[in-house]
Amino acid sequence: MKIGIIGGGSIGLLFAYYLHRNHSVCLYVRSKEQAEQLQEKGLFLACGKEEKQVSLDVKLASEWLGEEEATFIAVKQYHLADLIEQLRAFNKPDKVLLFLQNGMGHIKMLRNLFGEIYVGTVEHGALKTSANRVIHTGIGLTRLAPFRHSFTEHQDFSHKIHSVDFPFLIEEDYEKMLMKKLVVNAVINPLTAILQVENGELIHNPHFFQMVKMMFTEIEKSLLLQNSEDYFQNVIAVCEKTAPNQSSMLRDLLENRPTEIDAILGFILEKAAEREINTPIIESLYQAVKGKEYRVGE
Ligand SMILES: NC(=O)C1=CN([C@@H]2O[C@H](COP(=O)(O)OP(=O)(O)OC[C@H]3O[C@@H](n4cnc5c(N)ncnc54)[C@H](OP(=O)(O)O)[C@@H]3O)[C@@H](O)[C@H]2O)C=CC1
Ligand SMILES: CC(C)(CO)C(=O)C(=O)O
Repeated sequence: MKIGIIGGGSIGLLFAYYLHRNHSVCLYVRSKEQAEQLQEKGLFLACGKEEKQVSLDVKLASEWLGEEEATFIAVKQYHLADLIEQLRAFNKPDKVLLFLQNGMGHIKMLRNLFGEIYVGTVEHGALKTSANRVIHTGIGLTRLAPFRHSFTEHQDFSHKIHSVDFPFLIEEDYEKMLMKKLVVNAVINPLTAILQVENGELIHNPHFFQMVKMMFTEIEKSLLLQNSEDYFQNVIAVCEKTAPNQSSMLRDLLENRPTEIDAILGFILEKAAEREINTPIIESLYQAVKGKEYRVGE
């Protein structure tokens, strides 16, 4: 199958490495320097003690014409606004676009696109260490759900790209799937970013755990969560499973990059405002993260 991947960051490089083994992959990156590095030296992926290298097709993102059967969009949520017109101009009704962003802020942008659209949640951990090197820091799976399509045909599509060591799972209800990940990211990411702690400390330190509970209570009300105990237990399970990890938001702030706070807490604050729900804790954490970003931008 011909697959395009837009974005040569941690997730784009990870997907390019694994999908390249069974498919014809073209990776579309933003900078000429990164394209040259990948073309000349190949892509390196480290997983455990092993490092492997592959050669693959690399082009500039400005050259993407929507020719592949499926294209993964592996940029951050705040990069999408710049890409969406290009996607709209070249995407064709019979081609698939798959969006892998955290949060739910991007959903409204997808309504203006043509073609078959999927959204996904990535449960792998990946860390780009240079233009052509990525570490697979946590082995997981990718969930995909149709945003606009019929379910039976999706089953076929996910089977085409699924492999045992890089699995894909199809979900029926994209809102439910994204909501589950959103709640995890909404609790863990801002708290770890502001407290500057690893994920596990949120549940092992009783004072931070109190903050987790207070934060969750406001999120639960804002999103009108059904079976909220399941969502809460899932947050705890992710803290346990990723205990030694720094969240992506903490890493973004430490590395002076913008965060995905608008896609995560910004989205929840919008819902809370629509429903006239008071959310002082979410609002404070949102402003605290924005304040840190502001200092970074100075
Ligand atoms: N990393 C992880 O472990 C996980 C990430 N995710 C989610 O996946 C998404 C991607 O994250 P991640 O890969 O870590 O982010 P990165 O910041 O590592 O990568 C984003 C990449 O997008 C590129 N980019 C931005 N705009 C464009 C454009 N117009 N055309 C082409 N490329 C562009 C950037 O290019 P440049 O380098 O030139 O700036 C950068 O390489 C996020 O929403 C994140 O939350 C979800 C789960 C785990
Ligand atoms: C699951 C979690 C919280 C793992 O760190 C994550 O997705 C992130 O950091 O963005």
